[in-house]
Amino acid sequence: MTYAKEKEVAIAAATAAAKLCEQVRADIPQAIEKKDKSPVTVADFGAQAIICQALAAAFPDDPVVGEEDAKELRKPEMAETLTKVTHYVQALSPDATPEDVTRWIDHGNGQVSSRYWTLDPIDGTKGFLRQDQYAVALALVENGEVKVGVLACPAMPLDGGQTGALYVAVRGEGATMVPLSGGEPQRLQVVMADDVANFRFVESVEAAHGDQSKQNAIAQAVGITTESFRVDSQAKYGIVASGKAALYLRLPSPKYPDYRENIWDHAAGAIVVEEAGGRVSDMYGQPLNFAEGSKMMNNRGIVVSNGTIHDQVIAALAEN
Ligand SMILES: Nc1ncnc2c1ncn2[C@@H]1O[C@H](COP(=O)(O)O)[C@@H](O)[C@H]1OP(=O)(O)O
Ligand SMILES: [Mg+2]
Repeated sequence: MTYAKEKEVAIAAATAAAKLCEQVRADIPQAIEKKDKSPVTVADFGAQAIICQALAAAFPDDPVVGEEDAKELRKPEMAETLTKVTHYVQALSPDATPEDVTRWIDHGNGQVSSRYWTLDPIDGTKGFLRQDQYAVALALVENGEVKVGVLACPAMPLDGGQTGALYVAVRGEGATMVPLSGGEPQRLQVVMADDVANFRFVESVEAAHGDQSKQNAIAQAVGITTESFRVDSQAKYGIVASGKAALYLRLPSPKYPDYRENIWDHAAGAIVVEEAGGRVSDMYGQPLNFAEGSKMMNNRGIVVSNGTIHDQVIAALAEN
């Protein structure tokens, strides 16, 4: 299985969604508060609509497990927001109606099964609103294993001065980065153990999404003495896959000890790092479980590394 069509459709859909997000961002979006108090914008809805439309057309039998749903958007008081979402979707799909948009968004409310897609239309909405890093993250999972992952990071600075990266991985075929503006795919390779200058670590900007003091202690314990890069979203996986950091730590926040990670926050990033030669596990060294449901109930914390230091990190975590 080469997943050629899956890869092509995922790249096109994520690229289109990233374009929509950048358009919304240029217009300075307002945050809308979700029931769980986390922010969402018209771009989150628009990107999920565009991607689900493409997936439904190409793979009508595949469920999509996405972050957003259209329940709130269908309420009469949200009519203005739905009009705005439709306006941005129409820039890419001119015949789209508000009914199409809500139907496409809800196509993303599928269930985990033996083959499914998982989508975070905007991972790092807080970064998106801050004009900082964010990612459009899409992955195909079969029998619990991520097979294809596409991560669009429109704000990622590239060597040479351009901005915007598309990270792509297919299981067994390696990972590449293509500038979002187009160009030749470049093969990704995690940092080598002797590349001291790039032996840094990345963590969330949002202190509440992790345990920054423990993350720093563990990084130091494995010999990373420089301060962390703080970056929003799965862009952190792209940075590790590109060899610009050796470690991404996401340890449970003491404030939210019962938090469980969502599959769409890790599936695309994880395959990109693994196919670039790195390793991904939870804080106990267990593989991430993409087979049970949208929340990874049996995993705690996330450790992403270049591979060479992975066992050392897990050992340091067991001791601390
Ligand atoms: N307590 C928490 N611990 C870890 N991740 C969290 C927590 N609360 C929210 N998140 C998730 O962190 C992600 C952003 O990650 P980052 O900090 O790396 O940019 C969001 O998808 C968000 O999920 P949600 O969108 O469901 O609130
Ligand atoms: Mg997210």
